[in-house]
This record gives sequence, C-alpha cells and structure tokens, in this order.
Amino acid sequence: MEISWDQAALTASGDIGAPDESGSRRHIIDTLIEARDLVRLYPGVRAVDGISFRVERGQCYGLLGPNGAGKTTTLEMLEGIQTPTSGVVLYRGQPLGRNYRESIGIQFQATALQDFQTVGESLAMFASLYRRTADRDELIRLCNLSDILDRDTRKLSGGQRQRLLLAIALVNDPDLVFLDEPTTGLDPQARRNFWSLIEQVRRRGTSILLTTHYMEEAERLCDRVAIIDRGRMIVEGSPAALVRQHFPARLIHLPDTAWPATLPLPPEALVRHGEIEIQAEDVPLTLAELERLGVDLSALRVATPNLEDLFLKLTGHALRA
Ligand SMILES: Nc1ncnc2c1ncn2[C@@H]1O[C@H](COP(=O)(O)OP(=O)(O)OP(=O)(O)O)[C@@H](O)[C@H]1O
Repeated sequence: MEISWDQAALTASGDIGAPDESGSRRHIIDTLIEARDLVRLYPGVRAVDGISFRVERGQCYGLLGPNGAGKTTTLEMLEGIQTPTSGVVLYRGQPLGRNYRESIGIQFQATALQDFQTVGESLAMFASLYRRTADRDELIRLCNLSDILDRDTRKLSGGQRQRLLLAIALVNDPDLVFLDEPTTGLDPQARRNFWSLIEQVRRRGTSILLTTHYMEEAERLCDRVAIIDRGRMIVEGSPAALVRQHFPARLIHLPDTAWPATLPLPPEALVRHGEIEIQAEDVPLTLAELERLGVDLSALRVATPNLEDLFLKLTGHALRA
C-alpha cells in the first residue's frame, strides 16, 4: 500500500493508525481541527511563532493572552483566512479544502453587517450564501432575536449585535464556530448573558474555538485553554488542571490578631499588611490543625489562584495591560 508523506508523519506521531490505551482509534474520530507548528511572520514581527494544538469534537477551546499576543492571527490561520508562513492546519485530519467554509462558522466584527437591513433580513442574506442552513426559527429562539427581528441593525445594543453576529456564524449549522473576543466591549450583564448563550451552543454539540483576554470567560466556558504570549504557547490544558499544577497550594489569610501570642508562627507563614498568609495543600486538614492550636478562624479567607495569577507567574507580566 502506498502511503503519503503526510500520512506517514501522522502515523509516526501516533495520530492515526496507532490505537490509544483503550485500543480505540480515538484521535482519528475526535480531533476536529489541529494546528501544527504554525508560524506567521509580518515584516519585523513574528506574530505567531510555532503554535500547535488540537480541538476535539464538542470542545470549547480558548486562546488566551494579552493584546498583541498573536491570538487573532492564529485564529485567522485556522479559519483559512490567512495563510501560515509555515506549518499546517488540519480539519478532520486533512489540509483545509474547498468545502471547509461550509463546515465552519465565523463570528465577524459588527462591520460585516450591511446598512439599511433589519436583523431578519441580515439573517436571510447570510443564510442564502450556504447550501446547508440551520433551522431559522430555532436559531432565532437560541440567540434570543425574536423581539428584534424587524429592527435596523444600526439600532442594536452591544449585546443584541453580538447575538445577531453569533446567529450569523451559526446560520450554516457549522460543526465548528470561531469567536474572536466575543464579549469585548459588552457590559458585565450582557457578557454573562452571552456566556449562557455560548454554553447552549456548545451543549447542542457545536465545537467552539474562541480568543479572549478575560480569564473569567476562559475559566467559565473553556474545556481547554492555550495561554499565548508573544506568538508562543506557554502552557495548554484545562483551566482547573493548569492552576492546580502550577499552584498546588491554596493561601489561607488570617488577621495577625487571630494568632495566639504564645504560639510560634510556622516557618513558611508570611506576615504582611497585618495579615498572616499560610500555604496549604490540604485546606481542611490545615484548618483543623490551626483550630486545634487555638487559632481564631472566624475571619479567615482562602484565596484560590486563577488563570490570571498563572499568567503572571509564567510570564512575569499581567494578562491585561
Ligand atoms: N497585518 C499585519 N501586519 C503587521 N503586523 C501585524 C498584522 N497583524 C497583526 N500584526 C502584529 O502581529 C502581532 C499579533 O497580533 P494579533 O492581532 O494576532 O494579536 P492578538 O493577540 O489577537 O491581539 P489583540 O487582543 O490586540 O487583538 C502584533 O504584534 C500585531 O501588531
């Protein structure tokens, strides 16, 4: 049997042909899209500098990073809008082909909306561009557009506009939808509403690849995240696992008055700004021990590190400038 170079490379890397521990060929079935060693150069800038990751079917995958990290450029290479300087994007194990556009949905910026069109007309226009389309009534219900179908698209609030743009991205009933900073500029309430909507989209089985610089958004929505900085991927994994891996201990904070005067402080405890900070890998156990020693726990606070803390730890700078 003849085998192409690409197939040979895939087989060698264990992606196809090689059964996993359970004996199944999971990777072939489950990996929807894969970025392999993507590089994108602009004059004087390595916007993307060797990024690889996979999005499994049904997953919400997030590219997280500060402004200028290379998230949009990466996303656009996966969308097929930009050509990588080197590296490859595989969809269902194949390089992007002519039918790729039919399988994906892209949430465009508001500038994609035509003037003098209503919400309903806009949806119909985008639907006419595809062979396969989603059920219109269901889409309107899902994106909560029924009350604004006759409204001019220029008169929409930020949240309404984002819901319409998401509906347009879903108009061809795609298997994979791309969302580039979908909630930037929305007020906190509209942002939360949009998160619930994205969760519903995911529950229907659509895979999602999104970029964000809101760590709360990534923590709430994403099964996996890649943290990107200066065109490179720093870490990748589930938000909770990444935080656990890099911060095995929680921090217990107590007012310094809570500590009995006669009791020596443990050597790892820090005292600052009138507070005692104790690292604890097992919080319940540590609290039980402190109580036994007579420490007053009535004003205790347990801090759980998050993705923002992780980013700071790994890069030395904050996620949002
Ligand atoms: N067309 C272009 N020509 C030259 N440089 C570009 C171009 N597009 C992006 N860049 C540069 O590439 C780098 C990555 O940009 P990119 O837009 O991908 O980052 P990002 O993480 O999406 O940032 P943001 O959150 O601000 O959108 C930046 O330094 C940016 O200035």
